[in-house]
Amino acid sequence: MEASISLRAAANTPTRVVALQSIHLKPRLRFFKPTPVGSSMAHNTPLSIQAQKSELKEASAEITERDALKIKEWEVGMFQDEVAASQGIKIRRRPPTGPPLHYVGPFEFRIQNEGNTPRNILEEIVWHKDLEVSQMKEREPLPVLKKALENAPPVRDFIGALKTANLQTGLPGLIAEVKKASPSRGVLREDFDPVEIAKAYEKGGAACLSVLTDQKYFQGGFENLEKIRNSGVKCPLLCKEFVIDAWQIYFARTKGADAILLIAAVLPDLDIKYMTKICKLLGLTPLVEVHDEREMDRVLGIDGIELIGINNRNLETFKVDISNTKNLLQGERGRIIQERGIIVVGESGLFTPADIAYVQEAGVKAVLVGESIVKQDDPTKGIIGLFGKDISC
Ligand SMILES: O=C(O)c1ccccc1NCC(=O)[C@H](O)[C@H](O)COP(=O)(O)O
Repeated sequence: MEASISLRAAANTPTRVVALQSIHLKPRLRFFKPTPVGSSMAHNTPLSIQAQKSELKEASAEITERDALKIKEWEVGMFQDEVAASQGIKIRRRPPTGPPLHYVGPFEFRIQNEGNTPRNILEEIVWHKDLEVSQMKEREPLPVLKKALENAPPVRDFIGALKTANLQTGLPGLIAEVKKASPSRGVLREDFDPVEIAKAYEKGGAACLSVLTDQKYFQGGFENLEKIRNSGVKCPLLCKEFVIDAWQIYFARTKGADAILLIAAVLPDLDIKYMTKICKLLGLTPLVEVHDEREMDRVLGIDGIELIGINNRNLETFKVDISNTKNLLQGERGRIIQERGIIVVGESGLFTPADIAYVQEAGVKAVLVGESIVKQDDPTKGIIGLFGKDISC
């Protein structure tokens, strides 16, 4: 039995508690064993009272210990968020168990507030990913993955493929995205055969492919990555994931990825540094994605970054604006990028030859394109339409 009530909080609501709160009440009955009719309890004998007392004591010890753990986890989650917030990261990590439960009489309740409710789609994806990854890790712990790496297919040179395409065509190297659906656009292609699409992209001159592996929000999957890798397609593969745990990098490599996405809006600097090292250890290329000046400056502050993606889609609001690529490559940032030989990828919202020319003019050597080509009946022709010419050599 679960009851739900709403109440209006005091005007000076503390942080993490919103004005309108929803409180879930659950009777705490599971701590009490039902007393059989006609048992000693029914007669209230001293023995039964004693037994009942000790049962209560046990139950309250259990509550205290369990609550202490939850409060601790909650605090650790808040601490992580504070570190992230100090770097301008607005996406918070999922509180491990949500806020602690409160007990009132025989009820327990959890206050639903902005602390335990995702604020936008990216945060929702990341919170869901947290649960998903912890379940996947239980099924395949890191030592098992490390063993599986021995049978992983060899890594291909992701950046090399982009540079070669750029030199051969004089146009940005294409990372063509194998994507069935997205939160902003819904289903993009009903008849979705990942291998068929990958082959059509390769035929059309794509240098690399990006494969969505998230199931819940993009209807993708690691099986798509694996199938494409085993199909004979030679383009290096980017695992398009929401990485929050280094375990996912190992997992992606076992499924045949050559590169993996790291999103600066989600990962604090230390995580990016650490994950970049893991990628290099495994031979994978990290594509570090930024959305704004602050994220770009953070990433440029990290040694050894070779591939940066500028996403023109704000992942919190879905707004797409390709001038974002130009803005982030202007002035000192553009100069540093050129000096270090960093390859920049223009991502999202590219539909026409004019869009490609615009981001190329801004300084990108590669583009990541999904919607405009995946929606075409023939994705090979979609690539010709996107570039205004045949880019297959
Ligand atoms: O596309 C979304 O709705 C989305 C929502 C939340 C996080 C990420 C999202 N998209 C990932 C991408 O950025 C694109 O798949 C990729 O850049 C290609 O974009 P497009 O060419 O516009 O399909």
